[in-house]
Amino acid sequence: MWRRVASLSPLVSSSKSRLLNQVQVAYGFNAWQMFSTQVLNPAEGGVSDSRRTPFVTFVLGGPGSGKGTQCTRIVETFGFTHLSAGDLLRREISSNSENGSMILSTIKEGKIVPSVVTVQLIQKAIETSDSNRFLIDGFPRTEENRIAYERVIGAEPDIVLFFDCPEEEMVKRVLNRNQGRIDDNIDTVKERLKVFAELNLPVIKHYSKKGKLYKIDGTGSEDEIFERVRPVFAALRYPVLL
Ligand SMILES: Nc1ncnc2c1ncn2[C@@H]1O[C@H](COP(=O)(O)OP(=O)(O)OP(=O)(O)O)[C@@H](O)[C@H]1O
Ligand SMILES: O=c1ccn([C@@H]2O[C@H](COP(=O)(O)O)[C@@H](O)[C@H]2O)c(=O)[nH]1
Ligand SMILES: [Mg+2]
Repeated sequence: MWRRVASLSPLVSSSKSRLLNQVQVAYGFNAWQMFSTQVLNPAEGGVSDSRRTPFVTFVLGGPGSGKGTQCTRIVETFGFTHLSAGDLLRREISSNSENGSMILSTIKEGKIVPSVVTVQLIQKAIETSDSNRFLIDGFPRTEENRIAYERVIGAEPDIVLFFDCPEEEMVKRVLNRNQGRIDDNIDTVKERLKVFAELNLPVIKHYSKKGKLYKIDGTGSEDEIFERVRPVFAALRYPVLL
């Protein structure tokens, strides 16, 4: 965990790194909590207040429910950074990484890639970004994903969006998507719907119980759906980048 903290900010000098390492070991602070302490003093070259704990939104919904489409709109209007877990995994396939072939076959089958792989990709994307507000699209897919993320990142998401869409509509959208995705075929979509119902709905229920869930009607035009999303973000208070 410490090595990841060190990679969070190149501004942290090696002596500070050692100090932070000792704090981490002594008190078991997680990466983001560290930024909320006075250990990193902006006046001394540490990170500024604006880079404290990032504001994280999980964006969930079945295949073709419109997660990616609405994330693009949220980015345009509210300046979030969009991290699609599926895109991060597809990038691993294209870059011929060591996990590439395992990820490819998992996606082809509509199954879920092991948490250790996905959480690491998300963590790296957060840590190497200058942003402090993220939309994490299509993750966590399972309770195991959720627990792994919360343990590694050391924080829960601030809010969770759930695009609720009838299966029939989702299938129609996926089969019309035409972006050359290997999982956009009827057999894989059926499996993805099954996996969504069995493994992803429990995650959605979990955040609903915690009062973090915003359930959005995912039917209608893209504009109509965005008008349901807009008030969620318009009412939020989140850190503003300097
Ligand atoms: N409201 C809408 N009405 C009709 N088509 C839509 C709507 N929103 C998105 N689409 C289209 O449906 C397809 C799926 O949308 P999108 O990629 O945003 O879904 P997704 O939830 O990210 O799916 P996946 O989980 O498979 O990545 C795309 O081709 C998109 O252009
Ligand atoms: O956290 C994740 C996210 C995605 N996957 C796999 O990728 C495909 C496609 O994901 P999209 O979000 O629809 O782009 C998904 O069906 C899974 O096979 C994953 O394993 N874990
Ligand atoms: Mg998507």
